[in-house]
Amino acid sequence: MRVGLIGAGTIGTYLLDELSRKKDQDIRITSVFVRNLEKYQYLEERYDVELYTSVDEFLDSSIDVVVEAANVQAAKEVLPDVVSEKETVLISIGALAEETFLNEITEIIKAKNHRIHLPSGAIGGLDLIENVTEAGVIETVSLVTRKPAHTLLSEPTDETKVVFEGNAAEAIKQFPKNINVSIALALAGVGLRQTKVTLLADPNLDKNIHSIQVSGDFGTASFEIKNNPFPSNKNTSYLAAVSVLGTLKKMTKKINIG
Ligand SMILES: NC(=O)C1=CN([C@@H]2O[C@H](COP(=O)(O)OP(=O)(O)OC[C@H]3O[C@@H](n4cnc5c(N)ncnc54)[C@H](OP(=O)(O)O)[C@@H]3O)[C@@H](O)[C@H]2O)C=CC1
Ligand SMILES: O=C([O-])CC(=O)C(=O)O
Repeated sequence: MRVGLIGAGTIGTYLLDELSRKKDQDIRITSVFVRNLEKYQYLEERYDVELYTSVDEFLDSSIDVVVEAANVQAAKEVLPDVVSEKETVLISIGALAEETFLNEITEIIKAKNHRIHLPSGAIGGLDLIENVTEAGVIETVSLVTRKPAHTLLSEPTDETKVVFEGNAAEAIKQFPKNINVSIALALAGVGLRQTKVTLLADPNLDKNIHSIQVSGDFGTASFEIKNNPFPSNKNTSYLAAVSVLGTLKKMTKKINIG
């Protein structure tokens, strides 16, 4: 499977490293879309990839799947073109947080018979949430995310601060780099307005902790994921990058779990 990558930052570099390690892998990144050719020129030699600054040329290159690993705004801009041409893996899931845009994208992929794959990112348990939603036996989903204070606040603090309390739709508007997980939860479960989100800035924390509570006629479920952040980008948990790789691997498998 030939992959085109959008964004060669923390997650993108992880994928380039992992997928170039074994030359016989059946998944290879061959094209990378960047906005600054000079900055990323070194990727061509290091990973044997071709760089593109035109979305059309990138999509015309010989790729089967596009992996988006840029940011919510960039994802929104390119998504209509990308999904109309290719199967897509989207990690800036916040790009799908507006209903009109989500409907537009859904119409395109239906018409083209394409799919969008949303990795579980920095959390887990989405399989359970999706199942109980489909069965109509879910009532509430809430997320409490704790992150190191300096990743959320511009000023230092001595105590834990609540920086956001509300629903997923509002959370991603205010924190597009920090709470994509809430949109994955919302899309799997009770929706953007019903998914409750609390975001805490904790000065004594060195992990990104996501605590999820689900309830309904099926019973209750609780998940807590204590993520190690990437040393190079404390906003992003290592697990988020691992989940994109996992999604790509699942796309090549004949037995699907979950
Ligand atoms: N769903 C989830 O659970 C999670 C989602 N995420 C999301 O994943 C995405 C990637 O995260 P991460 O790798 O840490 O981000 P980084 O900031 O480390 O990297 C982003 C990359 O995207 C590139 N980029 C930005 N804008 C554009 C554009 N318009 N066109 C092309 N490339 C662009 C940047 O290039 P440049 O050098 O030019 O700026 C950079 O290479 C983010 O949206 C993040 O919020 C992260 C963690 C968890
Ligand atoms: O990486 C994380 O822990 C979560 C994150 O940034 C996001 O959901 O946007």
